[in-house]
Amino acid sequence: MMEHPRLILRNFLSPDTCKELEFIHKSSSTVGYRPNVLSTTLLHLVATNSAHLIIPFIPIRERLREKVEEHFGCEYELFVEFTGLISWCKGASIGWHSDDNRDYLKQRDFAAVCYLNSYEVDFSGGLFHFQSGEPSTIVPMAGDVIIYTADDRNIHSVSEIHKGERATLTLWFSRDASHDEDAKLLKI
Ligand SMILES: O=C(O)CCC(=O)C(=O)O
Ligand SMILES: [Fe+2]
Repeated sequence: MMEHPRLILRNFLSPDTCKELEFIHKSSSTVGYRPNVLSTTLLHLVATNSAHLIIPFIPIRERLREKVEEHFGCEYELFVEFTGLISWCKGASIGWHSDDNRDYLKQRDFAAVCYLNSYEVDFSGGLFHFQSGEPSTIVPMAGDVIIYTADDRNIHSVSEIHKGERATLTLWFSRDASHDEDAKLLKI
């Protein structure tokens, strides 16, 4: 556990919540940061006059923050750095990486990836793998969440999507108050 600090929570989101978030994504997504990837960020929703659509995210962000702080023993220390719905279409994949592997991502301390739909039901391919430690493979299932440190103790990859669209709610948390997403949302 200390070597590869991570936490898997089953059924963290209800089926209705997953559907609601997928619906928001379908209505508001924009071309994402990688080929075959679409995203809907909270910043984008607020900046495009859809601020009412951020309401369902608020309690989920707080529940996740509490889980991360409790599990990793950093109560009241974390800020949400990024919140977004992300979907991957046929052809998308990502090789081995840690989530803080760029200079502009160094503030990221923890990642939480909530699966909104399910492997072999809504898409094929798209398995999540940790390079070392257990569990080594995560089969995405709607409602489940994986939480892990953003550093090189949790190098991971996602195999190519072959069919359908794979949807997640992805958050990163930071100890650095200057990267607080809430402050950015209030400035728009
Ligand atoms: O969607 C996933 O399962 C993980 C995606 C990922 O590794 C990332 O966005 O950095
Ligand atoms: Fe990642």
